[in-house]
Amino acid sequence: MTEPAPDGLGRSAVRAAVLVWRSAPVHVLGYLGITLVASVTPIAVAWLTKGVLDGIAGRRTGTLLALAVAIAVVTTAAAAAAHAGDYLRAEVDRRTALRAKDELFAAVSRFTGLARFESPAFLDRLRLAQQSASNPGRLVDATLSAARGAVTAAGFVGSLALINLTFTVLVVLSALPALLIELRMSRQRNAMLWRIGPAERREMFYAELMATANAAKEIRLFDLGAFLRLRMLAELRTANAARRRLDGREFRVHASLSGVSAVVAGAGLIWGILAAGQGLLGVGDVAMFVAAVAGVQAALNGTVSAGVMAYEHLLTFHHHVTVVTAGPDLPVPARPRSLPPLRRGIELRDVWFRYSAGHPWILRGVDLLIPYGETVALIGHNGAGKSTLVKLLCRFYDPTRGTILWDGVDLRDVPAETLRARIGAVFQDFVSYELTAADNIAVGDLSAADDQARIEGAAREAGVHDVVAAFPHGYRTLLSRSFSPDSSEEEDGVLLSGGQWQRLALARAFLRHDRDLMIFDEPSAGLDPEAEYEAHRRLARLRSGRTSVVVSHRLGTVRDADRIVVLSDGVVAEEGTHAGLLADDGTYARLFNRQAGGYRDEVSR
Ligand SMILES: Nc1ncnc2c1ncn2[C@@H]1O[C@H](COP(=O)(O)OP(=O)(O)OP(=O)(O)O)[C@@H](O)[C@H]1O
Repeated sequence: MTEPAPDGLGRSAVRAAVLVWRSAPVHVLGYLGITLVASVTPIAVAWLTKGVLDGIAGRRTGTLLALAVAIAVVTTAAAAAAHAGDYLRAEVDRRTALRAKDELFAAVSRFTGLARFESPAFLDRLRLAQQSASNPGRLVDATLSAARGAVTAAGFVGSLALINLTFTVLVVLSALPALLIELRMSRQRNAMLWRIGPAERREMFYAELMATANAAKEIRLFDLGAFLRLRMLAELRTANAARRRLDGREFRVHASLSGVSAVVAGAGLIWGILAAGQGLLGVGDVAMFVAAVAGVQAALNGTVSAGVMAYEHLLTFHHHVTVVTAGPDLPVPARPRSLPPLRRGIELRDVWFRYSAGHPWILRGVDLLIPYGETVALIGHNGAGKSTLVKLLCRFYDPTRGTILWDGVDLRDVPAETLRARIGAVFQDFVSYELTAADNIAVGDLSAADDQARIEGAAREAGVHDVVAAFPHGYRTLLSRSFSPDSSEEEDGVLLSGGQWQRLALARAFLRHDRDLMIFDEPSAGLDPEAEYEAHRRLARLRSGRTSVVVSHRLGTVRDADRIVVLSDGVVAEEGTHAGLLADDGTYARLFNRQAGGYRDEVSR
């Protein structure tokens, strides 16, 4: 994987500045003021100290007291300002991170397809983007620190120049290579972070696997703890090795640069002492000279480090900007068509599909009609492409070739959200949200979130109401043992069985029962025989007169579909009614008889 070219860094810097300003304008202004004060304080203290020393040498005790008081006031004010600055900086960070996260996840939610979430490079970038949420605030902080360092450095350079111009030039020039070297190392660090991204994500994957309840059973029974831990450590070692190499290089460079600074400062001190010996400089001048050399070096070093830090934050924030400004993942129709309620049907015309150019073809020219008001059952072997076809109907991907028409309208010409508003679905891999029971149903249609009657109605239809009602807090019960309930009065959350979760997923579909197209991908997997019979009866009632697609390996539950379609080798291999396909004695008949035979054998024993 190559380092992303940092094109458009300027654009990212402007975006970061705007983000910070919009998030916390008052705090930024306050921090700016404090930074200005902090930048001139060291110079003021150096001049006041010189005055004190000159006063002592000249025995001007009158002004000495005033100067001492001034030093005390300035240093006290500087200390107070530093604490206020810390508070303001933290608040800017918090507010900016909030806005950045909002911006990032709003952008992620706008991706209508699934392909980006299956791209390792995109996931690496997304992880870095998430990590950089606080970076705009830190970027401003580092930029201000650099500016503060620059102002302080300028003040000391001016003071030093009054004493020795040649030496001033030497001190300034000695800081320049440091700037260039640090910038180069900063780019190297960013490239290294990008390179170790996959290893860090894998490390997180192993760590999460070992710490979640879902995998706990298998990990313990199969004794996978050491295996996963060693894999996690191997990934961590890979990432550490890359970090260590760079840290070592930085250590050597920094040590060399410090050596150069020490030599320059030492030479300055020797010159100052010799000049004082010859009467060219007074005691105050020597003190000022020493303070100015140290001040210029410290301020220039600080400026360089802060500038480099700002650059690093910018490079990482660039991932955020790349994600939030990414174009749509699925082509947006130039002239979007509206999608009227379905009246004739959905037609797949010569649909070919593969997940990417590097993947095999899954569908190889599917022609299929899903007529309005009918139930079409999709069956076929594992991996035949049934769920893939369902995903194409929802436009999570576009067909690689061919078209899908909704009453003659190409799905590519319709905004994805318009299409999805017309679809209800239970997916094979439905999500078990660690939310309350009510929320778990309401996610099917958020307009029902505050409508207890609708939620209960859907739960009753799905045959899960009695289970939920018996929980200690009914529909408010948290369906998770990983989180504590929000209210301390509530007891711990509960866990559902696989079949109970399946029923909750069905309840989501019942909330959307009025949609034009209903999709059920293995809707009764995990249900006990009675629940399956019940669910089947209710779904048949829900489907009656509606357009629906049912995917199931339980052929008994799809025998009354208006059409049964057998997918095989990427095409529609058989199509017809249950009776017709049995009479044809093809794949469907073979699969059905084999499944039915299993039951008959048991009965006849
Ligand atoms: N996101 C994906 N990226 C790459 N390949 C995928 C992806 N999803 C599925 N596949 C592949 O596509 C093929 C069809 O998978 P699909 O889930 O559509 O089959 P299915 O007929 O629903 O199978 P099952 O009966 O086992 O549920 C499989 O070979 C699978 O490996």
